[in-house]
Amino acid sequence: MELSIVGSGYVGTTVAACFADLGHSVTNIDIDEDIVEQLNDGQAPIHEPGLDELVAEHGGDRLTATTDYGAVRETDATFLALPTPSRADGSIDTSIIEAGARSLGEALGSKDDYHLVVVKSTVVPGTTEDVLGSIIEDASNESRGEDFDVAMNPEFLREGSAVEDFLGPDKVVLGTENERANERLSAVFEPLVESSAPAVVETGIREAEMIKYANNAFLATKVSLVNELGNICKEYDVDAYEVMDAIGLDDRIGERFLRSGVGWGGSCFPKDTAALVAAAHEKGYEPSLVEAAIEVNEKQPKRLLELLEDHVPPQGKRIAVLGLAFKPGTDDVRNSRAIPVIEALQNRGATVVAYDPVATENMREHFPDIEYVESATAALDGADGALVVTDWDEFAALDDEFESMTDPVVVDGRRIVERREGITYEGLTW
Ligand SMILES: NC(=O)c1ccc[n+]([C@@H]2O[C@H](COP(=O)([O-])OP(=O)(O)OC[C@H]3O[C@@H](n4cnc5c(N)ncnc54)[C@H](O)[C@@H]3O)[C@@H](O)[C@H]2O)c1
Ligand SMILES: O=c1ccn([C@@H]2O[C@H](COP(=O)(O)OP(=O)(O)O[C@H]3O[C@H](CO)[C@@H](O)[C@H](O)[C@H]3O)[C@@H](O)[C@H]2O)c(=O)[nH]1
Repeated sequence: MELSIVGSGYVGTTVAACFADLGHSVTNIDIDEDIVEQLNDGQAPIHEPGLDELVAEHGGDRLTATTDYGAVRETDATFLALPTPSRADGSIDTSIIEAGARSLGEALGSKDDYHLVVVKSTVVPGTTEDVLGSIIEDASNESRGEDFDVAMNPEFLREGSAVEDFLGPDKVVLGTENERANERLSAVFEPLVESSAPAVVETGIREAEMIKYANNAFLATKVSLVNELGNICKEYDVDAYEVMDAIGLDDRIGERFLRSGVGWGGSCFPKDTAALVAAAHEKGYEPSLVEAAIEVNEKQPKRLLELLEDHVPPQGKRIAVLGLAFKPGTDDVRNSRAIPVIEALQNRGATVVAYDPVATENMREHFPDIEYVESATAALDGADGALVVTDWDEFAALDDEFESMTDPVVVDGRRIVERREGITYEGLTW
């Protein structure tokens, strides 16, 4: 099929490259000319394992990019993969996706054939039909349900494993309002369903919107519960990882997302839990449990700092921060736990020396004035303490490097460094 994807960030690029790999012809539309140029040259604009290969193979061929929304007229369906960030009060800011829907509507006004518009972005129930559907109707002068349909297809990929997750999902959720939309959306997913046999959930649009928030709120709350239990474990000198490995054997709990530590970050859990809380408040409901999950998450970086302070008061000290990305495998630093950790170190008068294998440039935008080094070895050299914030595999291999620290105090927020002779080691929850 001929597909257009609006937005070429973490989701849009991955989805476009994977759909091209599954045999569709895909056009990415983005307002950023550099991104468009990179894609047409066969280069991925973001760091994601396996993505470079797919974009190199299909870029400029089955996968093309443009800044021109007019390209949607040559396609059968358009996916909107635009940001839906938080407003200052945590509620969802739909201004970017509304602008995209307006441009899309204007372009669709001069398309004769039926078109399907699929919202891929995470949006609160009602947004796809009441907000975006109405904007497209107004801008195109066409009728929803006749000339075009809207649908909602939430995305569950994780950064750091986006390609693998997209091509091998547990489930595909197709939220549609009528049979025609369902047929076209199903046709888009047919090659993926054939190749990886995921569960296919056919549901309403509002349900599809809510499934995404419920999924993320469940996982974020699961990790916060594990962090709370981990904090209690630490107080009683109990190894939280042994406890979690055991409870994970209960099928009803499951073994994944039981890693306690410095908490969840990224572009999704923080903003989506905040948006769900705000959406609940708007209807007069008090979402106590999700609010508590957020509160626990905010405490974890503070606990990391407290453990450091027990051994090294950071004032005037050189402190290494190992890991800046919000998780391994990505260069994304949005809501990374490294941000509150570095802020807290600066507030306490420490000199921060930071290292990450791929996220340094992105973190430089938040903290232009701290020292960035090219290796964990260089960060540890002469440091009075080290805080481990991201569980990059390479940190597990660190050994003699700790000997070059002035004071080898290591506070591990991710259980990636091994406890060993010669260093003062503190695990956050073990
Ligand atoms: N990042 C994830 O892991 C993930 C996973 C599932 C769902 N989501 C959801 O997907 C959506 C997109 O997230 P993302 O992380 O890919 O965003 P992103 O910020 O990485 O990318 C967005 C892209 O949209 C482009 N853009 C902005 N305004 C535009 C416009 N008017 N027209 C065309 N292009 C425009 C930007 O230049 C950018 O390249 C969000 O709703 C997010 O919640 C994200
Ligand atoms: O046991 C765990 C698992 C995760 N995390 C942290 O949780 C955050 C989120 O991790 P992960 O979920 O792997 O990455 P994301 O790319 O943010 O993916 C989440 O958010 C996406 C955007 O909505 C969804 O598509 C995914 O399904 C959902 O997992 C990271 O800071 C992790 O370090 C933990 O602390 N402990």
